[in-house]
Amino acid sequence: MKRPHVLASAAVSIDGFLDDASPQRLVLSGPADLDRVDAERASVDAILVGAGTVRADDPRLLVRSPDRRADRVERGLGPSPLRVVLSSQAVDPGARVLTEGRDVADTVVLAGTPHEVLDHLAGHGVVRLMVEGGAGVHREFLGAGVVDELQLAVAPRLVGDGPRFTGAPDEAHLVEARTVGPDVLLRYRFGDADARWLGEACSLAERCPPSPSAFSVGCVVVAADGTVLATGHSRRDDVLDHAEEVALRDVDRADPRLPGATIYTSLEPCGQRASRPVTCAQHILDAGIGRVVMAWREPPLFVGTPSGAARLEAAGVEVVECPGFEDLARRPNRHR
Ligand SMILES: NC(=O)C1=CN([C@@H]2O[C@H](COP(=O)(O)OP(=O)(O)OC[C@H]3O[C@@H](n4cnc5c(N)ncnc54)[C@H](OP(=O)(O)O)[C@@H]3O)[C@@H](O)[C@H]2O)C=CC1
Ligand SMILES: Nc1c(N[C@@H]2O[C@H](COP(=O)(O)O)[C@@H](O)[C@H]2O)[nH]c(=O)[nH]c1=O
Repeated sequence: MKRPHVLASAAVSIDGFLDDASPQRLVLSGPADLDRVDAERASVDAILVGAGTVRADDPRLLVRSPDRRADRVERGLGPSPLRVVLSSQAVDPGARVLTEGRDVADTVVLAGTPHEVLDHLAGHGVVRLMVEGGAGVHREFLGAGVVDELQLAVAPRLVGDGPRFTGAPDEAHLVEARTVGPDVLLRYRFGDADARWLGEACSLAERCPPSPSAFSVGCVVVAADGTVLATGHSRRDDVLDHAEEVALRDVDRADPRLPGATIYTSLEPCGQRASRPVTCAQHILDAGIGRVVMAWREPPLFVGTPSGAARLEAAGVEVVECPGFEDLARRPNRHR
């Protein structure tokens, strides 16, 4: 069984603190970033914090938005993800994570190394895990090399003293930087390039509006130098859209980087389709892309013998299958 995909999330001050030294809880994120974090919470199976955070902040760790809760239910999930507290001792029975929101999410208290905890959670169906901290847990999970994605919101504050955001000396690769209100969101991924971009494609698949009659797929087109040329997900602009189709709609077919580019996709590109005349395999061939990396070979659900990969290989395209990502790619499709 594959360990869960781990998304570590934290808000830090400009000087790298997670909190100040006062006993009051410090909220560093502005309202827009808190809402972004709420959307991330809604996209996972479990949210994990250490007991230090429960003692300091007394969080509820729930999805706040009623619309996001309803959307999760429509996808066949609970209204809010499982809550996980790491502790070697009993957690205060009055803590809000144990007393509030029990109608929308369960809470478990676990102890063990990060690998043991992740194995345990995988055994209970957790595919995407969000680690929200605090300082000790981030250090431990980053140190164990089990973090796939790090989302760091840098707030325009200087704090001066308090718990710091620290990790292990590993190379983080920036995948996105943007402002969110007054904060700056920095998204990093770890691992080799194929793992990073396939993880990104699987995260994009989570954005697809659910459909009982079509797959939810995400994809990223990346140039040889690591530049993202386009991204896409199923039903992005229209109910019939496939992920590769919408991504390739956004690229300039004369772009000289296309032959050296790789398209990362959570599902094998289609080789037959009923909804539109041109298949995704054909779109990839027309764009002249030389390499396809996919997470999940298409199961024979909507077409008898899926043939996209074979078609691409026959035309000389390198096709790489990364089976370690299959659970992640299947996750947005498990409502079916
Ligand atoms: N800005 C932000 O985004 C965030 C900031 N924070 C801040 O971080 C601070 C809390 O950080 P910190 O004090 O380091 O606490 P943590 O939340 O990192 O929790 C550490 C505790 O978790 C338990 N623990 C950790 N790993 C394990 C394990 N493998 N097995 C069993 N138990 C484990 C231990 O608790 P025990 O002693 O019970 O065994 C340990 O003392 C607070 O100030 C909080 O406000 C927190 C989250 C987000
Ligand atoms: N302070 C801080 C965060 N703190 C995280 O949010 C938790 C509280 O969430 P809730 O249960 O909804 O009240 C808290 O314990 C910690 O895990 N998160 C952020 O994105 N930005 C912030 O500035």
